[in-house]
Amino acid sequence: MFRDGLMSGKKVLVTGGGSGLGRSFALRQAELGAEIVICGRRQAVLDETAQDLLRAGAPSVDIFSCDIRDAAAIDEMFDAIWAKGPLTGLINNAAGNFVARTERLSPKAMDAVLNIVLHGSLYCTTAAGRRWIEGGQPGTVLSVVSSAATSGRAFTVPSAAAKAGVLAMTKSLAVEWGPYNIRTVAVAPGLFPTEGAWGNLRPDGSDKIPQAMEVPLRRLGDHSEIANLVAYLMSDEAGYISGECVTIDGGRDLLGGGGSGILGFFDFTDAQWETARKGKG
Ligand SMILES: CCCCCCC/C=C/C(=O)SCCNC(=O)CCNC(=O)[C@H](O)C(C)(C)COP(=O)(O)OP(=O)(O)OC[C@H]1O[C@@H](n2cnc3c(N)ncnc32)[C@H](O)[C@@H]1OP(=O)(O)O
Ligand SMILES: NC(=O)C1=CN([C@@H]2O[C@H](COP(=O)(O)OP(=O)(O)OC[C@H]3O[C@@H](n4cnc5c(N)ncnc54)[C@H](OP(=O)(O)O)[C@@H]3O)[C@@H](O)[C@H]2O)C=CC1
Repeated sequence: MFRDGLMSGKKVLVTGGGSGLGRSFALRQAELGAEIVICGRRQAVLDETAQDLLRAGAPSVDIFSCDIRDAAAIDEMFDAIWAKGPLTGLINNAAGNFVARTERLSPKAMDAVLNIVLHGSLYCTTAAGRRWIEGGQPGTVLSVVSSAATSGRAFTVPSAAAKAGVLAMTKSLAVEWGPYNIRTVAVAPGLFPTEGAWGNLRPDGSDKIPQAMEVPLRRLGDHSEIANLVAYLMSDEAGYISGECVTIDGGRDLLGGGGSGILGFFDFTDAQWETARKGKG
């Protein structure tokens, strides 16, 4: 689909790049010649993915065990990255999310999601932007949001609120940092199977409608489809796109804000919510 070496000369940090969609984004850009940096909390996951990235063709791979809720840890990571050479791109991919009745969320539960998605993305984005501006270098920030950022989403309210904030950040910085040749873009995925999303958002008993039936194209997304979109947006071929969010969901959002996926929760019993909370769903 792309010319060989499309991403040669690029160096991209993917937060949460050790697993799930982030791993697929990193692998595709490695195949296209980018140097890759990934971070996450689980060292073993990062180690394993680093080997896959080298096998895929990345000229270099660096891994950082870093919790993006910790601004000081992020700054340390960015200093260490820059010591070897500046990034050209950042992908804000790491996220946390779970289904719960909003009125029952504790402050800690709200913060668990907001601190990863909203604060973590803002910390990483400013850590990169500050360094690009000081160094007079261009850069690209791509944030992974969801249709909840514009449509909202019942039973995952902290995530919807955080993603809306990240989308607002994307649009705001496209203007503020445009003169520095820094592009900010976003993608809004529909249903792409991953351990994290399926484990946290699809407890037993919640699927009233088979997942693929929630999508006008009648199938789930394939990781290669979104990885190619992300590679394009991170490449110079997308050099005039900024402040835009591309939805990639087989038309699902147009059915009504992803509403079908949450129908099962209206009838959830206390016992089912408890099972979901304990991660047994
Ligand atoms: C399949 C449909 C797709 C639709 C797409 C929708 C768009 C968004 C998608 C995604 O973001 S998918 C990615 C999902 N992946 C993850 O969530 C992986 C990372 N997640 C985590 O690390 C945890 O799940 C976490 C809870 C977000 C954070 O973990 P941490 O270890 O920091 O927190 P805990 O100490 O476990 O809990 C903190 C706090 O939160 C309460 N809590 C946790 N889970 C639940 C729950 N299911 N229901 C209610 N409350 C929950 C927990 O009890 C703690 O609060 P207190 O009890 O201490 O007050
Ligand atoms: N899959 C889907 O269908 C959809 C996904 N999305 C979005 O796509 C992105 C990827 O989702 P997906 O791959 O499914 O999610 P996963 O849960 O599978 O992966 C999340 C990744 O983020 C990392 N992560 C989580 N918390 C932190 C943290 N505090 N610090 C550093 N890294 C962290 C995890 O690693 P570790 O646990 O080791 O820290 C993991 O590698 C997210 O932004 C999500 O909101 C949006 C809509 C739909």
